[in-house]
Amino acid sequence: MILTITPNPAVDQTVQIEEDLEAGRVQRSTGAQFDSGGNGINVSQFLRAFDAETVATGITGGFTGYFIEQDLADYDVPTDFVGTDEPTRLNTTIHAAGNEYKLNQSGPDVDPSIVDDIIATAQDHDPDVLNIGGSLPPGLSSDAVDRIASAGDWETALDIHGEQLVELDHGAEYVKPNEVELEAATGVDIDSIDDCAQAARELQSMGFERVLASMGSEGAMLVTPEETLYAPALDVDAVDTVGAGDSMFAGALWAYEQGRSDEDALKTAVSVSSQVVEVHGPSARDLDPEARIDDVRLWSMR
Ligand SMILES: O=P(O)(O)OC[C@@]1(O)O[C@H](CO)[C@@H](O)[C@@H]1O
Repeated sequence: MILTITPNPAVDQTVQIEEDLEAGRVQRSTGAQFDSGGNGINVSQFLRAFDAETVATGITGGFTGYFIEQDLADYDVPTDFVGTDEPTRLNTTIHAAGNEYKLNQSGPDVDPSIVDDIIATAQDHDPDVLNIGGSLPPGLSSDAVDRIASAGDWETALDIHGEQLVELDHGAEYVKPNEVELEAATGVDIDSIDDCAQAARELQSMGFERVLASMGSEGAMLVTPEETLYAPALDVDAVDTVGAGDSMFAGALWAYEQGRSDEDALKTAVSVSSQVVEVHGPSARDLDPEARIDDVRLWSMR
């Protein structure tokens, strides 16, 4: 079972307007939706869409926290959140005249002692793989991630910010940086697929067994203990990229937990994300992890 921990969940608000954003006047939307979000929560939602076993935990509070719990129940995602007094944050994505704007709140202040409750929750569920995803709310530091990762006999899969990845004492079996996070973690400027491979290998040498780098419209790369694999993105009509990286990680972890090969894990990751970018918001109910697996091409890089 894969347990996800989202220290700083969000209600994701997605708004569409037909014209570009302008300061100083009221503009009206042509479409809007709310989804439960935050990286770990998204991973759990995708895993449930694949029919895999998962539990979503993390820190929630207030009306927005209540929305997340109700919404996940609707998606049949088992949850076991630790409560806090302040409301969970609201993150906004605006699609305006072909541009995507994203505003993420920092999140509520939390007391570092809440980490004890998160650890107790994780230990209760005793997962095979423990995934920690997303930003940390004010009050928590990378020390919280180290404490949680080392509190049980599980494999750890991390999708946290690059600056925090390099501060960790505890390594991990899997990490999923995007290119910005890879640059922040390694200091390598990424302008090409080769740069990405160099940065991902540098990150791996800091104590991570497998590095899955999401590269947006360029696809994804997986550095394993044996090799570096690259898969270009599939050619689809992308309407919204929110949650695309999380769906990649969900696909890779789904394959990894079943003991499938690294090639399969990367193909599944790309297959799933190509389906998720075709819909608005981070949620997708009808997902087949293997639907497009035969369309994904793989290269082994030196
Ligand atoms: O502010 P963070 O924690 O870095 O990112 C949070 C977030 O942007 O990431 C998810 C998509 O990956 C969204 O569901 C959510 O709003």
